[in-house]
Amino acid sequence: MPYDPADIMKNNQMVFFATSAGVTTELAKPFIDANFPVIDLAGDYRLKNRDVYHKWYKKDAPTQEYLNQSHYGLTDFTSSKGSTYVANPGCYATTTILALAPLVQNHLIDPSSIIVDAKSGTSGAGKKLTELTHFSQTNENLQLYKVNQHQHIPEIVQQLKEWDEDVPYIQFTTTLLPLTRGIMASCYAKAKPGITEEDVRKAFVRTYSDDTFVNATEGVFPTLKQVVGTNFCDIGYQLNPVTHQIFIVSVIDNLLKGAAGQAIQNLNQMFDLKADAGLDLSPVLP
Ligand SMILES: NC(=O)C1=CN([C@@H]2O[C@H](COP(=O)(O)OP(=O)(O)OC[C@H]3O[C@@H](n4cnc5c(N)ncnc54)[C@H](OP(=O)(O)O)[C@@H]3O)[C@@H](O)[C@H]2O)C=CC1
Ligand SMILES: CC(=O)N[C@@H](CCC(=O)OP(=O)(O)O)C(=O)O
Repeated sequence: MPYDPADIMKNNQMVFFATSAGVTTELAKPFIDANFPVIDLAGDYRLKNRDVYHKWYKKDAPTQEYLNQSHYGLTDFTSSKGSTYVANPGCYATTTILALAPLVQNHLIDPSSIIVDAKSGTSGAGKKLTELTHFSQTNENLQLYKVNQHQHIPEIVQQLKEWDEDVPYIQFTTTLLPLTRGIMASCYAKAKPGITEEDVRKAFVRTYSDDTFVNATEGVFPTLKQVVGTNFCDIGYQLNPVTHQIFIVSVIDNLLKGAAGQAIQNLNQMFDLKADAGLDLSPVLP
């Protein structure tokens, strides 16, 4: 069947795009022009600054007029109700932002001290075979990639700056795990002088106690398997009284909370459905 946006809009209530980066910069236009509900899993409409998109994605961004109409659908902090074009957050960005949000929002850390060591399974790289994801290269191996060049760095900084303008940048590295699914982000940040364990605990409890999909626990560090196959983000955190560093680790399934699951959350918000409709999933353990 030929691709026809008018026909798609006539016969459906909304559209998901899960296309490679750069595709919706063009393909989304008729839907945006018609104010038709779209949830876009790609990065094209996540960054509000066109130059920043060009720098990190090496592609031309959508025009500012179109970018201004997109809503960054970070479901734990915003609602897509009333939006028509939703830019679904990136997988590493979701994992990292959820780990750091309580600390940044409550100004508990030195904003220039953030270091993130994130790791992903190979399904994050999509279905095309590459040298990096070739079985004999990935199996029983650990490989750093896109060091200081990952396209989710500006997405994370853009969101953290919304909460604290003083966050200048982050140190962010990505490692490929010899696994199919899952992201673990190990995050480190220096606590501001005088910040106590109680301050950190209160911030996480306040932020996530009513959240359907985020579980944050002090001193208990999650494993990947406990979230793979689900839409949950599990977080463990601890203030080290010796170094005064706060360590936060967060885990998600990159294809669910990091992509399709969060997209369904955005759909549920858009259409006023139950928060966990279609997302009642359990991990397979052990
Ligand atoms: N995998 C992950 O963990 C995450 C992925 N995302 C984003 O979600 C999207 C999908 O990811 P993923 O499934 O891994 O990517 P894949 O590379 O596996 O799939 C991309 C799909 O887009 C299709 N496509 C590419 N160009 C066009 C075009 N011009 N017109 C129509 N279809 C097109 C491809 O079709 P064909 O089969 O014909 O090549 C393919 O089916 C991407 O934007 C990705 O960045 C976001 C968060 C996490
Ligand atoms: C293992 C692997 O390659 N993961 C991908 C994940 C990002 C992604 O899927 O793309 P978006 O930018 O649209 O979120 C990467 O690091 O680029």
